[in-house]
Amino acid sequence: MSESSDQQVIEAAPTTHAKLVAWVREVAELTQPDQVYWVDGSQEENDRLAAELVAAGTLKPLNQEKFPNSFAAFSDPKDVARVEERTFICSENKRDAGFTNNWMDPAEMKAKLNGLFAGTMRGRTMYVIPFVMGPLDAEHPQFGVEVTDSAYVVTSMRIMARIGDDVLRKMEATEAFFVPAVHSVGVPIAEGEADVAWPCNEDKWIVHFPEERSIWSFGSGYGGNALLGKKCYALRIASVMARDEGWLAEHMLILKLTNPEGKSYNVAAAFPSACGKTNLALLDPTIEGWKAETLGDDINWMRIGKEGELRGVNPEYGLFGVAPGTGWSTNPNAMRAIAKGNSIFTNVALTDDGGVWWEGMTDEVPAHLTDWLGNDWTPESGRPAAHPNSRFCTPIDQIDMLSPEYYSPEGVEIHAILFGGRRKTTIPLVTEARSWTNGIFMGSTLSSETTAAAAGAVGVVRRDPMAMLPFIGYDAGDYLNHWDSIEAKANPARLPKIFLVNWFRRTPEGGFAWPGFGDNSRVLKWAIDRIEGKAEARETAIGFVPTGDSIDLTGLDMTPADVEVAVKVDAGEWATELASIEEWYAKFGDSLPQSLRNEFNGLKERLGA
Ligand SMILES: Nc1nc2c(ncn2[C@@H]2O[C@H](COP(=O)(O)OP(=O)(O)OP(=O)(O)O)[C@@H](O)[C@H]2O)c(=O)[nH]1
Ligand SMILES: O=C([O-])CC(=O)C(=O)O
Ligand SMILES: [Mn+2]
Repeated sequence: MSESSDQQVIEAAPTTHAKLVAWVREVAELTQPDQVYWVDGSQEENDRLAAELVAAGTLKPLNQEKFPNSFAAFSDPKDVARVEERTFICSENKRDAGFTNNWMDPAEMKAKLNGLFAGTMRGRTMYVIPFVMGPLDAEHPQFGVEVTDSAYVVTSMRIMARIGDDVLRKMEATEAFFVPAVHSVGVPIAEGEADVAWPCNEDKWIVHFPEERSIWSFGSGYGGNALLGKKCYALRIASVMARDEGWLAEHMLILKLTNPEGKSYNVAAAFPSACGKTNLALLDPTIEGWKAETLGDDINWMRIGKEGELRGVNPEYGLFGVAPGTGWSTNPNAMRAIAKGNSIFTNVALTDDGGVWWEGMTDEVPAHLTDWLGNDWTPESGRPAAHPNSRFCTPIDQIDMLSPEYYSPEGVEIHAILFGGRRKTTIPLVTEARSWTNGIFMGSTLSSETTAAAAGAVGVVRRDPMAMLPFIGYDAGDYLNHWDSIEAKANPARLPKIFLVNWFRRTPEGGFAWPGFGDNSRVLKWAIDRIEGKAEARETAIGFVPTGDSIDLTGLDMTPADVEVAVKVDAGEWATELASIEEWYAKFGDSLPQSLRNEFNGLKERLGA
């Protein structure tokens, strides 16, 4: 950027926040955009950016009657998911990144990034997005500023986080700390050259400096790689803040349930990506008299409240949900939210009348579609019409069942924590932990078959502690120790009960052992009844599982014997599981908390292994 346009940056900066202005200038000097634009977050601005994106071919307007103010985007086929192999935690000491993260020396990485980002925004606009994760009226609002050369990122960030002028005003009032987050698609445009609809670079770098609390993202325009308030800030960086300050930043939904007696319970649940968080967060209970309300579908920041209770806040403002499998029969609440419009769909298929479609959206499959790659598609095509990780991005306040407490800066008390994964075998439908530390053991050994939410092979069993494997911003053993230490900081009478769940177990015949979706309310009912001391359970080596008749099956074509199949603790399967857990724990080396090693030994003993 020339000196005169450098001057422009300062003059155009609509804020007195000196550190922010200085940082924006520094990034502009490095990345050399044609212009710097400060995002105000208004509807008018959003409409203008959307029109520009339509003209550029990045967004396709949808049928306005069916999907008002909504658009479809199609990414480069090589830019469809988070890239975990290209994600780095650059702590000062390698040890502090732990074995679950890629690490590079911070100085070396900065040199690398300086090379990558030099001139990377040439020919583009650099957008400055002030944002806050969580309510702006929180006691300590958690600010961030993302600079990006992607207008698609701006329009998506506007749905996913609270952004714009109000945030900037509050931030500058106290010269507040903010997490600086730099994003570039990594494709400068030379003079006279045309842009492509979805610019991205084959070389991708998603980098975090935990001590500095800063984020640099290069080469991708997709979801968790580019919307830096989400996984990069609210999980990786926030988990480090949480460790230092005594709270928890977790990959969890939050759901409020009210029983027929009018008593409410808030349930937080950690499932790996594409394993059912958004679906459970929008649960439609199939049991009489129970009411469900949504608080969050992906991220939960939990602090210890004044009475020693755990309180959860959803720091996000929208849903970035997996489209395939979200349908009128499985998740009508999501479908109703989407139908209100104001959404961006990425990598879904298009219907001939300008609507969207994906596998599982409707029972009837359309006779003709344009698939996510732009090709003609018919049911005979023999390939999915929508990408398996295609997403809908929708404002959270369009959810009819959103709890008013979503807006509360103090959050809600969490009464139960679920850890869950996608396992065909071994893991029962639901198991209640014997104690807090036993629950941490369950979380620490959580496992799931991999999905399309991350690049790489699908269907491979991997351990995913607390569903945070790709998101823990520090040493994984320290992270488990931090979880374990919460017990001593909290009021023991108010600690949530912990449960391990698995909606994905198969019967010996190969079908799902449990119907899932709305019927998961029956499992939650059992869990809440356990908290109230009302439900029966059988003690097993791994914890307490429901007796066949303790799950409410009213109106369901299932018998207590079927429940027994779903909750079976099979000695042979557990022998294999123990060996696999032992292998997993060995990776932690010295940083595995002794309390968890004791839990493992106890389990081994109870299993008679
Ligand atoms: N069989 C079965 N499938 C489910 C259930 N809940 C969700 N799914 C499927 O799991 C997939 C992912 O569900 P989501 O709720 O979007 O997953 P998520 O955890 O929010 O995913 P991320 O947004 O990637 O973090 C979809 O294809 C769902 O149809 C269930 O109870 N049973
Ligand atoms: O981060 C993303 O791209 C989408 C998401 O919610 C996840 O993968 O958990
Ligand atoms: Mn999700």
